[in-house]
Amino acid sequence: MTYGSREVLQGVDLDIHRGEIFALLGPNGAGKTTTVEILEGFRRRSSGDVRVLGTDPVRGDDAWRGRLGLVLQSWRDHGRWRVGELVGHFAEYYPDPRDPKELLDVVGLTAQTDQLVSRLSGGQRRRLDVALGIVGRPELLFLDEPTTGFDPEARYDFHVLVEKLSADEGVTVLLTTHDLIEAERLADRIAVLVDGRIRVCGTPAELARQAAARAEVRWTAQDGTPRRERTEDPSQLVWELHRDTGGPIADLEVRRPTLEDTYLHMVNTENRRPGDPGDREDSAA
Ligand SMILES: Nc1ncnc2c1ncn2[C@@H]1O[C@H](COP(=O)(O)OP(=O)(O)OP(=O)(O)O)[C@@H](O)[C@H]1O
Repeated sequence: MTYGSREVLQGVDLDIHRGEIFALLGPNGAGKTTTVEILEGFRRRSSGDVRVLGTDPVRGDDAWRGRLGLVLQSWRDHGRWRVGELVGHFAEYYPDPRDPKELLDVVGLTAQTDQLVSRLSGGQRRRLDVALGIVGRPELLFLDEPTTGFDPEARYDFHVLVEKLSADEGVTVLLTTHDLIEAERLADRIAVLVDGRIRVCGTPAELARQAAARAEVRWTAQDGTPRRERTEDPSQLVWELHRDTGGPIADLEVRRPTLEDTYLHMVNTENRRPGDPGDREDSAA
């Protein structure tokens, strides 16, 4: 994809399997929204091949569009509608919609059914976006930063809902998010896009292995000093500590690399230029 002479996507190559929850991560400006908009048929790619549910999005007709669900980042302006009316109205566009009343219950907006959309809180609007995205029973659901503005309980409810859509209805989900805990919790596979290129793609565990992020072992030494060490083989270190102390290791904690560690490692490696802080450690190694 090029904007003018600027290439913002450079050979993005991925397959997303049916029924899979797939997360696309990457820093601001990496090209996530551009990628998703090409897949949704909102943006015409400069070159390359794309198939979404077997169809080139550029040629997608209404029937194809009806099989997609979109929960977009920017919220549409329907402020003068009442919540229940709006969901009922959207339901009419689809051949086999969900029951609007049940749907409002699922997203936790039953109490707001008769409220004007303009009076909803930010998190409630986002819930409404989600309801509008799934009212048509989509086969493929695009979630663009879906939980921005959700309180922890709403976020938890939303995760349960997405897992249920995937497990019970076989819905394929493409999620873009900056929330790494969300990605780790929901995604079967994750791709990290940096500067328009897929830097890595795999299960969260595969990503951790590829990034060679190391586990951190913490303990309190026999003289009472808190200690921490990063290692690729924590069991070996723990074994040695146990052998050396001849008994239990005080305050032992082994912290596996999280997706956040992995992600930051990838993004920083990709973005680092000669002379940046942090380079010294690498070149000395
Ligand atoms: N219509 C446009 N015209 C020119 N450049 C654009 C246009 N839309 C996006 N870009 C540029 O393309 C690059 C990718 O943008 P994109 O919105 O896809 O990133 P993103 O990964 O979704 O970012 P964010 O996490 O901030 O939402 C950015 O450098 C952006 O400035």
